[in-house]
This record gives sequence, structure tokens and C-alpha cells, in this order.
Amino acid sequence: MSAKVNDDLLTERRKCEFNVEELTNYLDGGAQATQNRRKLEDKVLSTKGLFDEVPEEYLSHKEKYENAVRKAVVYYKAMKEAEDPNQTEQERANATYRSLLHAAVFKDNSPFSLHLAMFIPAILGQADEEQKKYWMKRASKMEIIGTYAQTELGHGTFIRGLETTATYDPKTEEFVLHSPTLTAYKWWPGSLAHTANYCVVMAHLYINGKSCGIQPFIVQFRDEETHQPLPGIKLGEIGAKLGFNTVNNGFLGFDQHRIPRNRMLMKNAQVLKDGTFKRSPNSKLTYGTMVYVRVVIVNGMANQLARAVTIAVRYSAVRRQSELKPDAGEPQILDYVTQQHKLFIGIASSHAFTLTAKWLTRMYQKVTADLEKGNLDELPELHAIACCLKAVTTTDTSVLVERSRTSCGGHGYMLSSNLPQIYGLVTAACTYEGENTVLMLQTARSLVKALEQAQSGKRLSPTMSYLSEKVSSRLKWDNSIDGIVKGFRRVAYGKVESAMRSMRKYVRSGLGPEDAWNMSSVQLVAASEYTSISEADIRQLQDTYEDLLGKIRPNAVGLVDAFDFRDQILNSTLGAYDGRVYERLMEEALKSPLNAEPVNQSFHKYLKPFMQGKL
Ligand SMILES: CCCCCCCC/C=C\CCCCCCCC(=O)SCCNC(=O)CCNC(=O)[C@H](O)C(C)(C)COP(=O)(O)OP(=O)(O)OC[C@H]1O[C@@H](n2cnc3c(N)ncnc32)[C@H](O)[C@@H]1OP(=O)(O)O
Ligand SMILES: Cc1cc2nc3c(=O)[nH]c(=O)nc-3n(C[C@H](O)[C@H](O)[C@H](O)COP(=O)(O)OP(=O)(O)OC[C@H]3O[C@@H](n4cnc5c(N)ncnc54)[C@H](O)[C@@H]3O)c2cc1C
Repeated sequence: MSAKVNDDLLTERRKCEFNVEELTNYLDGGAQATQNRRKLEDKVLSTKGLFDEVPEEYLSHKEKYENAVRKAVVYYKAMKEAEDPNQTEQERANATYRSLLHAAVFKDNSPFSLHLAMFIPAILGQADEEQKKYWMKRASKMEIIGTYAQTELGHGTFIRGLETTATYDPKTEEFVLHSPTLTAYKWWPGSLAHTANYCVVMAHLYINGKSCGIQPFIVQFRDEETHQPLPGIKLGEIGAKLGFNTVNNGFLGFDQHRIPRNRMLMKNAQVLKDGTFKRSPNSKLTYGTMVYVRVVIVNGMANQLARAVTIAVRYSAVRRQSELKPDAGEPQILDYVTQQHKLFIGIASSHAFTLTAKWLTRMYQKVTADLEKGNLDELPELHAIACCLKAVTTTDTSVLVERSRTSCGGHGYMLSSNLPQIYGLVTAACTYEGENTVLMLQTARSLVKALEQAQSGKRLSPTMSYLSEKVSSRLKWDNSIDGIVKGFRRVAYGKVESAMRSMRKYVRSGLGPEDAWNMSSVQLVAASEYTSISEADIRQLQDTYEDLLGKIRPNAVGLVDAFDFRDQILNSTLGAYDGRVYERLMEEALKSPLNAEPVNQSFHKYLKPFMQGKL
């Protein structure tokens, strides 16, 4: 018999003014997609051995990892078996697009995540047809487990500064991989330490002493039978982190490690047997895997933010605290407008990121299809947009997830709420796949070029066209959606224009272009984001905003119910559908190993002698 649902949540659900199932279907991309997702979740989550007997927060660092590998094996087998052979690739992708299935199993991400998130995409995007056929067969059947090894101890952002070398030896038709310094050690790649046995390594290619730029190489670094590191390979784990503590991030050093010529992934650039180097049509195609993951991250943020606001909104409907009016009893904290302000932006942002992710994915698919035909025209725009959206969505999601946590008071600080772990996952995304400031500056680089083109009368791409609209200086302001968008366009135009004016001022003062860029870089980053609008407009917008909060209030629980996360995926004492928060907090607390006995051994060993002055 299912547990009784909290009365306040029942009332909230009765008050809801729209059809929750309809919104769920819309978010999934149709009723069939919802059905497929739920069917997949039912199948996988009913698999034995997927969940923890002891909450993983009570395991040691080593036990956490070993437990995660145990679960990863069960999980990926269950996912494979759950795949419906009659489904198209697209239907399968739709079923997983919004599902955070893995989050039900791994609170801190999976030791296999890099295999799926980067190793396979790197093969798909960087291998030639023959290499793709061979490596995709092995990788998709999980015969090998891979990762993406680009970042080094000394370099993460500056790819052209990577120190790992790959020197071609035409006599043996091999590449010699070497880490010339400690800072050249690959450092950070997920799964690298003890899980994977292959990786795509980004290394500086040299042929006859000449630099041929950064190229991708597929490298085996552990024996497939014994899992022992191969000769010339130094391996290890980088240690405990804020989050991602079951992703097994590691380090790898090469000591004159030899690999056959066909291990350089040669879709874009090639090395012939005699050492002839055939350049890529565009050296940045080598960075393609990162563009792909930045696109995926936008959707990932939408889902993670939806999970956090679901937990916080449901908790805010159940939690009663303080007095709004004398003798009126303690209100639901969701009735405080400050609480609505903290949480409703998160609901709206998650929907905005979901729609943005769909738009960006379509753009990515179009540009990738064009690249296959040799048309690179829209690659720079895709890069600039992917940089901006990855940076903006990860920054906003981190802020909004942290705000969801603090809006739940002390219980939000409990690991059993799962809000701290969600924060750990999303805040990492501000750094990985391109540190946000660096990516924003990449976007700014494109904006400055576009404004220069606009000022010389050239046509701009659709996403940059706002820079060529001669926006009247006294835009008639109204708080219609169109008026607000026009306001933002005017602000955005002004930000780019002011950053550019600032750079020109520094150049006139005698600074070189690089120093002028650096001096203006705070403005350049701001030009890539949005900031405030002029004073007079704020009052009008504020009234509209507060009025909107009141309109959303009766639908808040319905809006998060529509994300349709099952309790296992929320994995939270505060966010369960039935709202039995206090019982769950107590149930989880009693699982702490410290509660196994009333008096801990440290009393007799340390406390008692200390309190009796005997220590
Ligand atoms: C779990 C919860 C969350 C959910 C998320 C779900 C999804 C994820 C799933 C699961 C978990 C995943 C786990 C973690 C994964 C993390 C993995 C990693 O971190 S892998 C390492 C990433 N490292 C970087 O990204 C380095 C960043 N640095 C760079 O990209 C470059 O160094 C850059 C762009 C900053 C500078 O590169 P330059 O020095 O070669 O280029 P310049 O000299 O600046 O020139 C720039 C020119 O190049 C073009 N350009 C640069 N990059 C481009 C690109 N990628 N494509 C096209 N053009 C590009 C630009 O448009 C510009 O063009 P013009 O000269 O202005 O015309
Ligand atoms: C959880 C996690 C998982 C990861 N997984 C992987 C993985 O699987 N594979 C992999 O290869 N890497 C991985 N990374 C590494 C990640 O890609 C790098 O940390 C990231 O690219 C940033 O590089 P960095 O750490 O060297 O920082 P740095 O580049 O040293 O940045 C440090 C500071 O310098 C600033 N800075 C740097 N360059 C500029 C500039 N040009 N202009 C202005 N400011 C600048 C940055 O804004 C930042 O504030 C992971 C990282 C994390 C946190």
C-alpha cells in the first residue's frame, strides 16, 4: 500500500490550473516519447543490484569507486537489454533525451561516463571510415572502455600549449608518445585511473622535427586481459574532488610509448607511411568533440536544474514555517514571495534551456551535415554559439541549483536531500569542456568581428543579426515579450559596441591589440552574457514580474510534477512525490553507521579519559 501523500501536496495538485500530463508530453516531444521514456525507466530501474544497500555517502573513497563500477556494469547491461529493437535511433534518443536514468544509480556520476560522453563521440567525429568501423564495433559493445585525454597537469584551456608529443618514426611506421615534463602528464580525464583501457589522446604531432599541430590518437594503455598498465605508461588517480568522486579521474604519463601509424585518427588530417603530412581543411576540426559535448551539456543542465527545482518546490509546499499574519498559523514557505522568487526562475530557466538545447542540437546537426559535404561556412558561428550557451547555462544552473539548496534551509544541506551532489555535478560543468570565461571570450571574439562587419555594411548570420539592426536610441519600451526582447537586443548591442570602443581607445593610447583585448576583456565577457537594462524600465518590469510570481504560485507543484522525475531519479528525502519529508529524513539518518550503537567506541578510547583528565 503506497504511503499517504502529504495533505499540502494533495491540495497543491488539486489547485493546479493546467493538465500536467500534457506538459510532460510536450517536454518529451509527444505522448509516445513519454511512454517510451517511462517504459525504459520501468525496465532499467527494476533491475536487481542497481541500488546501494548503504548510502554511498557512508562509504570510503575506494569503496565508493568499487561500488560504482559494480553498479555501472549492471546498469549498462540493463540499458542494453532494455533497448527496444523496433525503435528507431531517433525514438531511442528521444527516450533518453530527458531521462536522468543514470542519476538514479550514480549520485556522483558514473565511472563509464567519459566512454559515452567523449570517447565514442571522438571516434565518430575524428576517425576515418575504416577506423570508425573497427573502433565503434568494439566501443559500442563495451569490449573496450575509453576516455578522452586532452587536459594536462600544466594545460587545460590552451590546447596549442599541450606538451604531450607524438613523434612519427617512418622506419617503423609508428608514433612515439612521450610526456617530456611532469606538466605534460594527462591530468583529469574521467575513467582514466582504473576503469578505462583505451583513450583518445590529444598530442602535439612532430614529423622530421616539424610541428604538425595537435592531433587525436587512439591509445591502449592497459592490457585487455590483466588490466595492467602497458610498458611506458604511468597511471594513477588524481584524488578526492568536490564532486564526480565516482568518475575515477586520473593521470597518465607516457615514456617513449610506441603505437602503430593507424592509431592516429585520420578523418581530418593524415600521415602517410613515408611521413607525408596531409593537413586538415581546418585545424579547428580537431576540436570537434568539444563542440559536440558543449551542445550536450546545455540539455544536461536543463535536466539537472529541473531535478533540483522539483526537490525544492515540493519541499517548499510541505514545509511550514513562521507567521505571515498573526494567529493565522504557520504558512507553507512557498507562500513567501521571496521563496517564489528563488525558485520560479529555476523552473522557467529549465524550460528555456530545454528549448535552447533542442534549437542548438538542430543547429549542430545541420552544421555537422554540412561539414560532411566539405562546407565549413557555419562552423565559426556554431562554435561561438555553443561556447556562449554552454557557459551561460552552466553558470546559471550552478547559481539556481545552489539557490534551490539554500531555499530548503538546513535540510537542503543534508546529503540525503541530494541537492549538494547535484550542485557538485553542475558546477563542474562551469570548468570542464572549456572554462566558462575562456568560452565567453571566444564568443566575444566572434561578436567583435560581427560588429565590425555590420559597421562596414556586410550581412550577418541570423544569430548575430541583432548587431546590424539600427536599434533606435529611444526604443519605445513596453513589457510585452517583443518589447523585452527588443530591450535585450539594445543592451546586447550596447555592450558589444562599448567593449569595442574601449579596445579602440586602448589601441589609440599605444597598446598593442592583444593588450587592448586583455584590458577590455571584462566588458567582452559581459557582451557575451546579458546584464541589467536601464533604470526607468526596471520599475515597470518589476511590477510585471511580481504579478507573474502570483500567477505561477498555484501551479508551481504542477509545473515540477510535469518534469515527471521518479523518486529514484530525484534520490532525495525532500523531493519525493508523496512529500513525506520528515519520515524520510529520519529513515535516512538511521542508516548512518554511527547510529548502529548508542555509545561509540571513541567515548571509552578518548572522551572519557580526556574528560577525567587522564589524557
Ligand atoms: C553530469 C551532470 C551534468 C550534465 C552534463 C551532461 C553532458 C556531459 C556528460 C557527462 C559528463 C562529462 C564529463 C566531463 C567531460 C569533460 C571533458 C573535458 O573537459 S575535455 C577538455 C575540454 N577542454 C577544452 O574545452 C579546452 C578549451 N580550449 C579551447 O577550446 C581552445 O584552446 C580555445 C578555443 C580557447 C583556443 O584555441 P586556439 O588557441 O587553437 O584558437 P585561437 O588562437 O584562440 O583562435 C580562435 C579561432 O579558432 C576558432 N575556433 C576555436 N575553437 C574552435 C572550435 N572548436 N571549432 C571551430 N572553430 C574554433 C575560433 O572561432 C577563432 O576563429 P577566428 O580566428 O576568430 O576566425
Ligand atoms: C570534473 C572535471 C572533469 C574533467 N574531465 C576531463 C576529461 O575527461 N578529459 C579532459 O581532457 N579534461 C577534463 N577536465 C579538465 C577540464 O577540461 C579543464 O579543467 C578545463 O579545460 C580548464 O583548464 P584548466 O583546469 O587548465 O584551467 P586554466 O585554463 O588554467 O584556467 C584557470 C583560470 O585561468 C583563466 N584563463 C585561462 N586562459 C585564459 C584566457 N585566454 N583568457 C582569460 N582567462 C583565462 C580561466 O578563466 C580560469 O579562471 C575535467 C575537469 C573537471 C573539473
